[in-house]
Amino acid sequence: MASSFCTVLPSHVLARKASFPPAPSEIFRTSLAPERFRRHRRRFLQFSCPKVVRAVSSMATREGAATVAAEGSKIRVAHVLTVAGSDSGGGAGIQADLKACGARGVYCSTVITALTAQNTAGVQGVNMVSEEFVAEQLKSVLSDMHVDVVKTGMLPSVGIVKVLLHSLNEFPHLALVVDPVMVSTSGDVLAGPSILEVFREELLPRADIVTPNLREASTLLGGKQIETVADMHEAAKLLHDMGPRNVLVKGGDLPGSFDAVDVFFDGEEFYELRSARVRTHNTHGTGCTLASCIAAELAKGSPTLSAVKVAKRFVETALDYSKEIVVGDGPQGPFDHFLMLKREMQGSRKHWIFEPSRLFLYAVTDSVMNKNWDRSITDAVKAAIEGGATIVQLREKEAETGYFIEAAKSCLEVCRSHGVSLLINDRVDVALACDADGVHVGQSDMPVRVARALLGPDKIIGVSCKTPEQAHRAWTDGADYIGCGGVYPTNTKANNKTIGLDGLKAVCLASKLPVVAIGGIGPSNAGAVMEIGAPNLKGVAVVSALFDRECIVEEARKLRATLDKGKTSNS
Ligand SMILES: Nc1ncnc2c1ncn2[C@@H]1O[C@H](COP(=O)(O)OP(=O)(O)O)[C@@H](O)[C@H]1O
Ligand SMILES: Cc1ncc(COP(=O)(O)O)c(N)n1
Ligand SMILES: [Mg+2]
Repeated sequence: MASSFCTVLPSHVLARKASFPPAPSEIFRTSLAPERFRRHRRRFLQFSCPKVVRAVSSMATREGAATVAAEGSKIRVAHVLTVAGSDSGGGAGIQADLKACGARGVYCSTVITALTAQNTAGVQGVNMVSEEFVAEQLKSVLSDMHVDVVKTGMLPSVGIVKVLLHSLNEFPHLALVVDPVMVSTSGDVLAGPSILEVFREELLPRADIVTPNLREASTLLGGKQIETVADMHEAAKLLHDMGPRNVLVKGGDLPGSFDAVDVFFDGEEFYELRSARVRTHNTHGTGCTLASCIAAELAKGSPTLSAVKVAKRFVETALDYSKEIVVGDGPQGPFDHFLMLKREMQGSRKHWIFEPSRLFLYAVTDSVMNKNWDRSITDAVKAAIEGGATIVQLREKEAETGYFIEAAKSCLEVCRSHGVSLLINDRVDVALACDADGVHVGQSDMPVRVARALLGPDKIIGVSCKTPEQAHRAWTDGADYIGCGGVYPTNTKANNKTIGLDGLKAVCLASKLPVVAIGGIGPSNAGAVMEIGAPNLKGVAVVSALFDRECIVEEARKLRATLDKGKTSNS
């Protein structure tokens, strides 16, 4: 059966591919712009299991993974092939490339050109792989797998470069990122001067981008001095004259520079890409990682300058997260490509699967009430939890953003220490900024689908619904629970239609999601609400009955007692 894969590729790759039309049964590559492609991907994915759709589409949107199959449930991922040396210390070379591609959501295959015995002190030994075996690895990968971009690192001999060039000639559609690795940060030689000629004459002209550091740029240019940003511009121009489509001269080692500045030249314009210089010794492998990230972004379909910008930001962030880690005793340590992801997971692991029983006593704060009673948000939240609240939502309609983020962070500390989830009303940006457990959105706020794409699969998303139709939509859009009301009249929401217990029951019956009732609920009527007899009604949400009272702890305890009583009499 013919498979019709769909891949977004950079236009220059498409141009090459055009001269080699694929057989009908082969991969079909499309030049859809990423935005349009995303829409198509959604349509493909609609036919699969909703949970998979949710995980894949939100991961893809976050990481920009831009490949998907049109047929059945097959998904083809963006793919980088790295042709580089192994670093036994795991900081640079093949190991860095695998981690960088993994962190950017892209598949990575490997052709190993040399084994190095290496650690944080330097390179103790190099064992070159034979040309024949490099050729065999290239053949295995390229004859079978759908590679989008080739990225090169350590190419230790002229023979190995020639073998690679031969393969690239056979697959002219492949994009090529050349990191001209010659000397390690520790000062050890990884490829001698003999390779310079074939680099200049044959490899660089074939490259879509070449990414030398200062020393490598200088060596390629016959020993040109590069000591200032102006020198970097000049070097980028001279290297571009050798034939690559784009040049990035990296300034990680620029003397006396406060910023980490790289110079990008596309043959027409120069761009100075600056980031803060992270104060750390853990910079081993930055060059390999940068080039692999560029390759990964190109494989997803990014234009080259965007790919470089994303890659640089990735390196800067990874360095920042890893600045304190200690892996070895030598002067130059590696960094951790996944630390930022691990931290994210740590924050949300508690809620990996949303537990509906958390909706039992749901406290929703109100900025006006807190002001009237002269309380801070944090104090109000502390009191609600002390009284028995099982989940908290910050509904701060008037708060200024900076203040709101700080307040949310402080509430989050309180909530985490008590194992209580904290959601933010409406403000997905604030939820992201403080790493809250999720958001609650209204029908006219950010759509659940968009919020899910931004927040990822692990965060909790609740949505207010008044009707069975809205409840159904909440389920298909990927929400975790429904807030249903107003059940009784309330002053907290102007012009809010009251749906009564019947309306609540109708929504509960239609909903595949757990429901929390809201609107005018307090100790006097919470029992009646929970008695409507809907198994997916998991609790009540309260605003005034807690926060517009003198003693929040006492009111929360009363409510909790009513709810607990109802629970025991029902069980
Ligand atoms: N201390 C640092 N803080 C932030 N970025 C850095 C730091 N050191 C290097 N970089 C960045 O890492 C990337 C790799 O640069 P560089 O270290 O010069 O390459 P190489 O590892 O090939 O020597 C560049 O984008 C550079 O700006
Ligand atoms: C196998 C291998 N490839 C590349 C590098 C360069 O990395 P760095 O410049 O960060 O030392 C390295 N040290 N080892
Ligand atoms: Mg370096």
